Amino acid sequence: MSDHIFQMQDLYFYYPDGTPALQGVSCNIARNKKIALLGANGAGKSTFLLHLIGILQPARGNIRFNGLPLQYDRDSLIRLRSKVGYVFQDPDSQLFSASVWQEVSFGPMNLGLPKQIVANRVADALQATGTFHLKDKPTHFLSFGQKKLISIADILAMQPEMIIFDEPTAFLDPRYTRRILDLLDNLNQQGISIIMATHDVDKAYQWADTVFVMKEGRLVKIGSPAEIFSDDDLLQATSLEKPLILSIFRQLQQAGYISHRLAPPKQLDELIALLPGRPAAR
Ligand SMILES: Nc1ncnc2c1ncn2[C@@H]1O[C@H](COP(=O)(O)OP(=O)(O)OP(=O)(O)O)[C@@H](O)[C@H]1O
Repeated sequence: MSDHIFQMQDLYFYYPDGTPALQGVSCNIARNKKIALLGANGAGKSTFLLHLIGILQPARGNIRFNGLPLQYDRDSLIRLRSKVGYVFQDPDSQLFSASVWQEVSFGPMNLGLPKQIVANRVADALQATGTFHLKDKPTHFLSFGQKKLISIADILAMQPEMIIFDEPTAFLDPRYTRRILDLLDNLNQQGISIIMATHDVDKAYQWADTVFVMKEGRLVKIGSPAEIFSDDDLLQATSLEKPLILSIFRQLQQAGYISHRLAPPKQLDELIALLPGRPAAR
């Protein structure tokens, strides 16, 4: 099997009104990564992600999934979408069945799996998302956060290799945000590759192991969070803020409270642990 789940070469895409939304995007997506896709509004993030599940087809360039060129006939797309799930920003655009159990059963049932296997998959997906107790609820009675979890359970029941998230924590309170990010970590530890489009640089810095940055339809840089967020020229050119922890860390370094030799922390408690009782030598 290819080391890369996706390989993309020189993708161009134009919307029907002529908007050039992808302009020569090339990249590989390695297996089992946690990727944050950043970029200002209109940079092309959703357009890029929709190419991964074949909802959009490039005008030029090619996409390989597990080493093979993407095919756009119905059967190939069904196979692709059973392996690559897409969690939309608004769960209401994804959930349509009457009850939670029916909703999560829909995908595996459509794969033609035996009833008992479907039931096992649904139960596992609901357990994994901590939503088993909601199984008999009508989906329209759920809260936004619960709907989000069910839309992830929907995808998990398909046993995907990769999950794509468009702004997974948008409109969630801090408790649900933590819950979703912990869930994404768990899924990644089980071998599922994850890519999320986000505007939240703090979450991207803390959560991702790889960051993709887009600007005006181009993928302008791929790197570790430390590489991306220490590139001030890139941040300015792409209208991205520096993560708060990193800004405070740099200011404390400049003020002489933290040695310039120390690596930047990811979390607040790591930052606090770096602080000496008195200013460190510069
Ligand atoms: N259906 C469409 N028809 C015409 N132009 C579109 C359409 N959808 C998106 N675009 C344009 O394509 C470009 C890329 O849009 P896209 O939604 O991919 O950006 P994005 O980075 O996901 O933005 P956001 O962060 O605001 O969601 C933008 O200029 C946008 O106006």
